[in-house]
Amino acid sequence: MEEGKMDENEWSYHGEGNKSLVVAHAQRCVVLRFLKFPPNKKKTSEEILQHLQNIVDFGKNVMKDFLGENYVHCGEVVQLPLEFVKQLCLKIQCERPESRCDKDLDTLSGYAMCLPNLTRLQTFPFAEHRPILCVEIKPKCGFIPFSNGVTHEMKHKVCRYCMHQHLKVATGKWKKISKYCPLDLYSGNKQRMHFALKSLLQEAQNNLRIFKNGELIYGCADARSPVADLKALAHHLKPFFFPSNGLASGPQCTRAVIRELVHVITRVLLSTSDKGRAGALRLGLQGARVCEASPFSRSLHHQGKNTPEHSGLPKGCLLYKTLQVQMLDQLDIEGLYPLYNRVEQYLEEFPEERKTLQIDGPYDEVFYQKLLDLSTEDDGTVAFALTKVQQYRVAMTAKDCSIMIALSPCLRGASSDQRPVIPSSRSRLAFSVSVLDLDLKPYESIPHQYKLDSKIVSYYSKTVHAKDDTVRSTRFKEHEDCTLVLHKGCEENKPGKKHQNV
Ligand SMILES: O=P(O)(O)O[C@@H]1[C@@H](OP(=O)(O)O)[C@H](OP(=O)(O)O)[C@H](O)[C@H](OP(=O)(O)O)[C@H]1OP(=O)(O)O
Ligand SMILES: Nc1ncnc2c1ncn2[C@@H]1O[C@H](COP(=O)(O)OP(=O)(O)OP(=O)(O)O)[C@@H](O)[C@H]1O
Repeated sequence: MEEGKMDENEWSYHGEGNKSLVVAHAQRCVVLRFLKFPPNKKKTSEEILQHLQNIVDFGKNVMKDFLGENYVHCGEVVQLPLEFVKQLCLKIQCERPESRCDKDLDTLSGYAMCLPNLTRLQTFPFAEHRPILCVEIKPKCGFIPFSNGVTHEMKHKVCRYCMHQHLKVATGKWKKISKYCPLDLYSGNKQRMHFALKSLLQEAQNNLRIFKNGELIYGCADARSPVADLKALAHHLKPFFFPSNGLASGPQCTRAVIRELVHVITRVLLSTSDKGRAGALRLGLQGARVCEASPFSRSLHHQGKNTPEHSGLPKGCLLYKTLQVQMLDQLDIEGLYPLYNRVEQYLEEFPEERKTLQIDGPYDEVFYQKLLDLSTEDDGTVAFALTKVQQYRVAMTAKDCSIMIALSPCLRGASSDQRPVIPSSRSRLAFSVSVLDLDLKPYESIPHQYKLDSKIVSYYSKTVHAKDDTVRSTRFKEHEDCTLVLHKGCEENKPGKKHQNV
């Protein structure tokens, strides 16, 4: 990137989360990712540079080993002209969703990350001219805690995502409870995975977004105005998937095209494009494999059928590797919190040790090697507590990352241009799979995690489980078959305007 010749008109707003904002280049296949902060919490340029360098190092030294070389794109830190950043910030401000404007883009340091644009196929640095479809999924935590440290029995039966849904709806973050359950997606069972993906399509929240040629066409840019018109989506999908029932329009065509998308995404998620290697971790799946709140298993249970076997994920696929990293959280926040307090106490006594303990980096080879110690025998030392705290932070990062799947039709007769290919009804599709948002969760967020966990479980236990009959009728009618129900448009998805305290 020629940083001296930066023109804000060549960049456009692409998206943002809670901590960073992304702009995409119009021609080149790159994005700039800027950090965001609350207005009263400005950081120095040095702090921002260090923060960004830590993100890159963590990707290179930890996540590439855990998730696989091909899936992780670390990017690089770039220094930009301050005038360019200022003008860019002014230019994009009107496109930012109101719900994200509680934080400001960092315009003072001039530092940002430059990454490949993952909504395009990996043809970095130049954009493709073929149509490109990209599906972004934030799958969240795919296992039920197995630790003895868990005090709430409910946590052994219902997954955090499904419990959290009720708190999110009660506080007005989302309007409707989703039928998506991460355990279905991570099951490796095609039927369960199809149900999970269809549920995401019905209620995308911040867990699903679809881009065509780099533009958002489905899902939430803003929680208050989700774009969720399946008919319009099916129209966009036709160049990629020709309905196998031969119908070119109408609700059956829409259903067929959406089904095709779900099947292709499932196949891509189960593919082992990273040379089939299992990654550095070997954690056996423990705990319940089915979440009792998942409408899929509830429906089968009601029909007197068993939940289909947990087929298991192929070891080289990204979902498997992500789940392995998530399971570095072996103790659950309840088992971890006393260990965090042990580290805290030590730091109160010896604050100068913070650096040696690598709490804020560097995230280097030494940091990585310590993560591989999976022993759970507590010898009462600070070293043991620290290892578990660092593993927990890494696990939380994997529980909040997103997977990007880019698909593009192969040209007729052309050989597959070294990329993996998946057959579809219309043509073969070249695809790439990547992970994004691999910023290590801060040490300071642990007390918040502890409080939030307790809030989620209490709310679920008090208001939902106690009134289980009401749950069934609001979340999922038992007689309802587990098939995709197309809804009218985006209106019914609009969440409440303000989050309320519960
Ligand atoms: O705690 P959760 O599960 O609600 O996850 C938060 C996410 O909410 P979600 O549940 O996906 O709607 C939340 O997503 P939104 O900002 O709500 O889109 C963030 O990703 C947050 O991470 P961070 O604090 O910005 O590093 C996430 O916080 P972490 O817990 O991962 O730190
Ligand atoms: N390399 C990339 N290529 C294309 N799009 C990207 C890339 N990185 C991020 N994005 C888009 O920008 C959005 C916000 O990025 P990201 O998830 O990193 O933000 P965040 O603030 O760190 O998230 P969170 O809310 O989870 O803390 C993503 O959801 C994705 O749509």
